[in-house]
Amino acid sequence: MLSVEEALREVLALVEPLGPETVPLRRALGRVMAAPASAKLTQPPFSASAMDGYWLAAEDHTPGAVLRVEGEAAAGRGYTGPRVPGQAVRIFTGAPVPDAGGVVVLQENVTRDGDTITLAAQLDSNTNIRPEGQDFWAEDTLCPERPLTPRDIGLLASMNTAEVSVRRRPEVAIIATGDELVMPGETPGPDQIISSNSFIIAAMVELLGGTPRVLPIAPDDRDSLRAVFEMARGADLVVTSGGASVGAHDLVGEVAAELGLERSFWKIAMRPGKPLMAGRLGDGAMLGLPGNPVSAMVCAELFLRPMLQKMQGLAPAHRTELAELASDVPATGPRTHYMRARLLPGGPVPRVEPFDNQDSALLSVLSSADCLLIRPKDDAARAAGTQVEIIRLS
Ligand SMILES: Nc1nc2c(c(=O)[nH]1)N[C@H]1C(S)=C(S)[C@@H](COP(=O)(O)OP(=O)(O)OC[C@H]3O[C@@H](n4cnc5c(N)ncnc54)[C@H](O)[C@@H]3O)O[C@H]1N2
Ligand code: MOO
Repeated sequence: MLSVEEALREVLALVEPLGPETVPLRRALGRVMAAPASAKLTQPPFSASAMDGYWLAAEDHTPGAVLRVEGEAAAGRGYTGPRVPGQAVRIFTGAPVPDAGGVVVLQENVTRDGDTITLAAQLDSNTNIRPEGQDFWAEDTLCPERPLTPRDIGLLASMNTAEVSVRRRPEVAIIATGDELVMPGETPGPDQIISSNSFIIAAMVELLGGTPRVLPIAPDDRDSLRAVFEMARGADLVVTSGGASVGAHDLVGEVAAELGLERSFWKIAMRPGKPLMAGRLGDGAMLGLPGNPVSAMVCAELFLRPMLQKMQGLAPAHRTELAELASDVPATGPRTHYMRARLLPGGPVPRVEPFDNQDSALLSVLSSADCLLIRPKDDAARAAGTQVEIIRLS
């Protein structure tokens, strides 16, 4: 069986960064830029006052100086009159200064009497002027290699960028399979349960910048499966769940093969997640997740997430962190075990405690978990205090 690392290499080889599209700035949050944006202007475009007060020439900036106030500069409306020695200009925050070589004295540091001001006996050396281009210059570029944050959006706006070139969102068709499944809100028959996998996967796709397309549940027969696979046409990635194992009703691999799946692998040395399969299907990729909800989610965390990142032009992030076992753990078997666990406040590294019940059907445990504790395959029992690796869950 393939190791998790080998399987990750295989799934990443199935996808490429998607092409660019142009979106209005208001739609760019969370998107990944496909080409740099170039500032259309310099910011600030002029040297501006950082305070409310009085602008004066540098040579007049002496304690106790008495100056005549001639005119006013406000934000959006600068002073255009002459600049003569011994003269001050009333100025407000954000206004262009009459001359960048001068000084703005805070209004708290002058005494005003009619049209004259007297500077305080003690003056600081701060000019209170924001120089032109202090933030950025025209033609400076921005292209962060991560999803755009609200802070990036602010910077792009200030660069006078109305539209942004971003990677297309990966379109992900999601197919849950199984005769036992009905949708939330429906009334299950006596042998049926509610489908949760499509909802976990769709939510993860959305959080990771993709567009989920949740298709109808496919019952366990070849014709129905084929029909639902047909509906997935055009998607960048088809994600199935269930029907991946060895049972008589596990038909996903067979039907996908009939439809042209070029399989990269089936079954990996991972717990949960053993029956994972992946390959190329038509113009896109396919990831066949196991049916157990925890298995589906853990496989999505380890494989779907980096695939979506690569499709958006991102380098898959290194996600493991060190932690210290808070309780003893038993030896592992021939598969790397991703145990559902919770983090406890610790010293220099967090402490991690696995849940007692690691059954891969337990959504309540999965929901309570805030990390996966990674146990290497064929590892000995480990005592509390041992250093281990974890992956935080979002
Ligand atoms: N003889 C063997 N049996 C099984 C093996 C094996 O190696 N030999 N592997 C086990 C492992 S490990 C897993 S994981 C499961 C995965 O099997 P499938 O991918 O074929 O999944 P199903 O049989 O369709 O379903 C398993 C389980 O999950 C429930 N399920 C399925 N879809 C959903 C959904 N959308 N929402 C909620 N729950 C879902 C389903 O009802 C089953 O209970 O196989 C083991 N068997
Ligand atoms: O691999 Mo299965 O996913 O152990 O439950």
